[in-house]
Amino acid sequence: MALHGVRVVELAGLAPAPLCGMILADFGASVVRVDRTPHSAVSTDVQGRGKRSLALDLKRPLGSAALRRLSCAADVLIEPFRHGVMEKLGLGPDVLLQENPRLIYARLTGFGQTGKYANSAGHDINYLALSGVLSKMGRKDENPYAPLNLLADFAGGGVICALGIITALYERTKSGKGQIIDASMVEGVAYISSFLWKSQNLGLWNRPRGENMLDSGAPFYETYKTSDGKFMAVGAIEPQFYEQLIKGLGLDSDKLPSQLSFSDWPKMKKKFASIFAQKTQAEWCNIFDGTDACVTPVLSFDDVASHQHNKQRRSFIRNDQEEISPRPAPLLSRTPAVPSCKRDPFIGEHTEEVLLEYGFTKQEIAKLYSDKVIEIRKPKSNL
Ligand SMILES: C[C@H](CCC[C@@H](C)[C@H]1CC[C@H]2[C@@H]3[C@H](O)C[C@@H]4C[C@H](O)CC[C@]4(C)[C@H]3C[C@H](O)[C@]12C)C(=O)SCCNC(=O)CCNC(=O)[C@H](O)C(C)(C)COP(=O)(O)OP(=O)(O)OC[C@H]1O[C@@H](n2cnc3c(N)ncnc32)[C@H](O)[C@@H]1OP(=O)(O)O
Repeated sequence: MALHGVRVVELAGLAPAPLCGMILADFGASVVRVDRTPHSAVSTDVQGRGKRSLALDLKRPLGSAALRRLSCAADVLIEPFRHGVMEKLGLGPDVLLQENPRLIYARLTGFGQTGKYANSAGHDINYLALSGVLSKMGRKDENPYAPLNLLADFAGGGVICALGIITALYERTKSGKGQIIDASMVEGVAYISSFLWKSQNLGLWNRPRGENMLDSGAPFYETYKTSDGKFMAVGAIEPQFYEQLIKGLGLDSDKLPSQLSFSDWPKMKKKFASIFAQKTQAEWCNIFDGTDACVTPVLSFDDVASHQHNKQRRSFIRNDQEEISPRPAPLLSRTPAVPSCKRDPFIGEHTEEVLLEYGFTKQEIAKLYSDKVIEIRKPKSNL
């Protein structure tokens, strides 16, 4: 796999950093998640695929010293705390990079390492709000609406941080040097919204929220309910595709207003909605599948893996516990990701194994254990 041989130490966090670590693990990196001790019964990391867990108390001097040793032998450290936490633990980048100048020290936060909000708590919705992107989302005459916690936490956070890490790893092959990555989710989500900024002069966003082409204003970029309570998604933007939509709906474009007549959009939406409500989702799929009308079913999590297209591409995978999840993307032709089929690690399951691998002696491990700096948890105790 592409990242085989890359050693990552990920300090356990809530949602974005775990995705970043999972991406690296899926593509072959050896990822050790450092969990807190004393731990809660269940990890809050639901994206632990392919990782190993080491339970270590960083607030104890021996614990932070152990992390320093791990960092010395690691390529990447991912830390998910607000600014200042690592410095308080004596584990700031100045310390760790001095000990290991090749280390890539990735700091994944909401607000970044500097600025007025650097020390403040926050979550996806706050970062999305501060990036400006949230102001663009939502239906007409309604409050801004955050699309789950996908944009800041994951797209602008976990994925952008992974991009930073891969870029820094590549650069290190030339310079031999590590560096610090200041991955702010506010900036990450702003960056991925560059299209919104760069397309402003096209007139795409001139109208109030919820009345533009791509923000639920247009009848041809919308979801519609079907007679069986499911939904179809319509994205027929280009005129030639719009024409196929109109045909599939059984309408005659000569008798309709032009596609871009904004004032007619509310009326056209109602018309489309009443037509979509007359057939089931499967019936609409029969009509639109194989056309260029840009009409697809809105699949539920229950249906998605068994949809013919997704099955053909094996887009979803099943682990040893029969849990279904998305296959890592993108597909690399020679060195694709090979996600682990095993269950996620229990907290402290690999403490001993990891410490041995990173050069700790059995005696040192025994001392850390008796001093309650580490926890060792055998899988059978969790079954
Ligand atoms: C919208 C999302 C959030 C979704 C989260 C949900 C997925 C989860 C939220 C609640 C979870 C459930 C809940 O926990 C109950 C169950 C528990 C069970 O175990 C599992 C099932 C649960 C149902 C569980 C299920 C799910 O996990 C939940 C539903 C987001 O937006 S996430 C993005 C958040 N933002 C960031 O990540 C940006 C950077 N980070 C921060 O700004 C802060 O970390 C944050 C998030 C504001 C939290 O602040 P906090 O004060 O708590 O932490 P920090 O200031 O960062 O300091 C960390 C302290 O911890 C110490 N520490 C860390 N590691 C260790 C260690 N190994 N040993 C010892 N100590 C450690 C560290 O020193 C800091 O200590 P101090 O405070 O003293 O400095």
